[in-house]
Amino acid sequence: MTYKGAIIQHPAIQKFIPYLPLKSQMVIKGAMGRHLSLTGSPRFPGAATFPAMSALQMGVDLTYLLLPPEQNLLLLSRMKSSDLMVSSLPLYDEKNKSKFEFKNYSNNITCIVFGPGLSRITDLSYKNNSEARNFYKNSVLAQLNILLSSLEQNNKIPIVIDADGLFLITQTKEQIENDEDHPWFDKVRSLFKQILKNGNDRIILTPNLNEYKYLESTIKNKIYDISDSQNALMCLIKGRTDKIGFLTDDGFNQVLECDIDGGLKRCGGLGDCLTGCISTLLGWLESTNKSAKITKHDYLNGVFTGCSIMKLAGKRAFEEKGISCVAEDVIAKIPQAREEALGDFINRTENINDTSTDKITKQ
Ligand SMILES: NC(=O)C1=CN([C@@H]2O[C@H](COP(=O)(O)OP(=O)(O)OC[C@H]3O[C@@H](n4cnc5c(N)ncnc54)[C@H](OP(=O)(O)O)[C@@H]3O)[C@@H](O)[C@H]2O)[C@@H](O)CC1
Ligand SMILES: Nc1ncnc2c1ncn2[C@@H]1O[C@H](COP(=O)(O)OP(=O)(O)OP(=O)(O)O)[C@@H](O)[C@H]1O
Repeated sequence: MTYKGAIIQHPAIQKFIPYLPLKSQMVIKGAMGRHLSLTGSPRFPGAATFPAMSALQMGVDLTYLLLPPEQNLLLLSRMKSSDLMVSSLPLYDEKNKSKFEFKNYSNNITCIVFGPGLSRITDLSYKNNSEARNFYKNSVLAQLNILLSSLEQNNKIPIVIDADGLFLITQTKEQIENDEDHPWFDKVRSLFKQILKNGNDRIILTPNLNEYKYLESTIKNKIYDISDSQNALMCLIKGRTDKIGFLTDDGFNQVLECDIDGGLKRCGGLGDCLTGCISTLLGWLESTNKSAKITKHDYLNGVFTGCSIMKLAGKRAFEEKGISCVAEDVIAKIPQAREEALGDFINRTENINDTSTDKITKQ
């Protein structure tokens, strides 16, 4: 079935639509999603806000950003839009772990993006500036502890990990020049081992081709326990076509491929925007279907839907702006692209809960 306004048809999108919220479910504030960004660094305030700005255009109600406590970053992010609720991460303190319990920040969060704009320990700006480097390391530990705590609550909140979040997964000790940073590296690795294990049913990794090169060699070294299909990680490899599937120690097993044409301009930030589209859709999948059995294949259909929306938004922005097209032009086209992919889905009359009840009564 396609809904009024939709111009593309694909089985993955058709299967995903019944899981989307209905107009009748939009009654309370937050019902269309509460989006959390664990993003940004003083160097990349843009990437800090792209996921949330995209989520707002997708249709989420509320966007929260929990950012490293740096005044310029917090101010620039707040100035981007009054709809962004920005607060600062607490400084990480090993002795006071309760500060990093997810419930302190949750406000019924429905989805999380981790990674865009965090920067990397290898950034030249950290080379001779131990204060900035320590600040970065501290923020990463705070963020990872909050992520792990979210998984321990077993609340099925989807988490999209992108950009510098992926770098943290794939970084090697050899890349880290300063010996004094090695204990930090060990802590990050240990936290990620737990996060990827506990969250393999709700985490999506979204590498670009370059990041995938590093991810593939990391997983082939069997550093993370993803040896079989049970604990395979869900992964989207972005490129001219987007490849969506499962990652195990043996490599990538493709399930879906999104080959819709996007815009021709490869401006920076489009991957960050895509995280906002995918996290919103997966948040809706979990939060509006609490009684349904959600599988990893449902997640992959949601990722495919997000990729389609992003490609269409890129195409529409490029038609209007040509080579002057920037990430914010693409974000502005998300509502039109969502309509072209999903049509007027919110006004349909049936969702997956109705369909499954139907199946049960018919048996
Ligand atoms: N407006 C904004 O605020 C924007 C901010 N942005 C932010 O910028 C940040 C960087 O994102 P990016 O997309 O530029 O990084 P990307 O090209 O993947 O890699 C860069 C180089 O790293 C090197 N490398 C070494 N080790 C590696 C490893 N383990 N894993 C991966 N790469 C590894 C590798 O070198 P090579 O392999 O070529 O030797 C590669 O050439 C990120 O925070 C993002 O959010 C962007 O979104 C744009 C808009
Ligand atoms: N060669 C390509 N041709 C067409 N579209 C592409 C190509 N490469 C990437 N894309 C699209 O651009 C979007 C962002 O993917 P990209 O690989 O640029 O991510 P990224 O490097 O993580 O982005 P960012 O600049 O935010 O870090 C995706 O929708 C992807 O499908």
